[in-house]
Amino acid sequence: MGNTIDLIQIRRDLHKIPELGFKEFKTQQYLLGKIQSFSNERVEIRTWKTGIIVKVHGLNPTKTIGYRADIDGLPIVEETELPFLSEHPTEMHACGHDFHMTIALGLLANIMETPIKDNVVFIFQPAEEGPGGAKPMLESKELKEWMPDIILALHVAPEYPVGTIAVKPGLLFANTSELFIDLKGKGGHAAYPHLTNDMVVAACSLVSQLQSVVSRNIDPLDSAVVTIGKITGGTVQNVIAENARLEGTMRTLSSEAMDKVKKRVQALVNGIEIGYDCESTIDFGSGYYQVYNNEPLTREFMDFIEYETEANVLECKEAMTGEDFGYMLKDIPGFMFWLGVDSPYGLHHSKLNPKEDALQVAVNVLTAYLMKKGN
Ligand SMILES: CC(=O)N[C@@H](CCC[C@H](N)C(=O)O)C(=O)O
Repeated sequence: MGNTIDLIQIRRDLHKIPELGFKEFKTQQYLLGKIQSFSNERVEIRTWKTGIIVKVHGLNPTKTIGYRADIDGLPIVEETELPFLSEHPTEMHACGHDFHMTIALGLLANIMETPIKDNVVFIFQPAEEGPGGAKPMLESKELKEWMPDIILALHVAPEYPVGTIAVKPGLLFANTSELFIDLKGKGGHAAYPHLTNDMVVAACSLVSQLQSVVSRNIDPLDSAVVTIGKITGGTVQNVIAENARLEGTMRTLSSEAMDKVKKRVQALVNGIEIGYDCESTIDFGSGYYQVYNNEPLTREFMDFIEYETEANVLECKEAMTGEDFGYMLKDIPGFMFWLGVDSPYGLHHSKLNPKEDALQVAVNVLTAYLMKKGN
């Protein structure tokens, strides 16, 4: 399949300009520039907030196939030594969304070059890492008018070699909920702890207590994760902290387990209020619906990869990652799969360095799949 675009150059350009959710202004301009440069009369382009929706009209359509790529970066300081390092000192494409966008552009270029029978709608979606762009985008007039009949997406997987696609029918990714806890006590001089309520001590105790939720409250045969990824508190070394804040995420494989986790977290925070004579607030932030792959479509895709492409397919286990693509799969039959990119550093790591050979593998596989499914 002859691509009309330079995938590696595009990936490197995008890698340099990571932006956080709903702030993907440069990214949107870059993507629009590329899409317009190879656009033709069969193509309609719309923007929605910092996202883009592109409809490629088919030759004789009986359905619309959707392809979604997320476009935001993470608040991580990049520590690779790549010559195309992030130009934004506190943001990085550490979840592979630079790959996701590049692959979508490559696929779009091929579908424009070689028309297929069905319509294809490309969704460049903002804010996957938070607060979530998929749900509001699905509810938008811009996407509702072009709603796909089936939809697919991929996510890079550092743990698999290039050329491997991993997927499973049914549940692939967890239900998620963010977690933000603020504690307010009484600050004061470091030498007079008896006159204060120290929120650093309260926060440390709460982090330890939260570890019991998964180990003591969730059925060992079910799965859950409670991670506190950030703690802030206090102002200086010799002042007892009046405030502390914990930021984290909760993951479960069932919605019942998520209800239980939230109840137990709330109970432990209530206990901290009593035990440390402080005030607290909990904010569960944004939550993502599980990624549940349509079983017949996923099986058909797995057979396609195995028998009709040079890529390898393997059936993986579900993961505790979250993805707001789950909302799209709740409304539209389809699937998400992992694309092997072979990096010693994992997702959300400051040294993540996916192998660029995987770009062409993905574009080839997806183009061939759309040629088959959409003709
Ligand atoms: C694929 C991936 O890594 N997705 C993110 C989604 C995060 C959702 C939300 N901000 C949360 O932390 O709950 C993930 O961390 O799994």
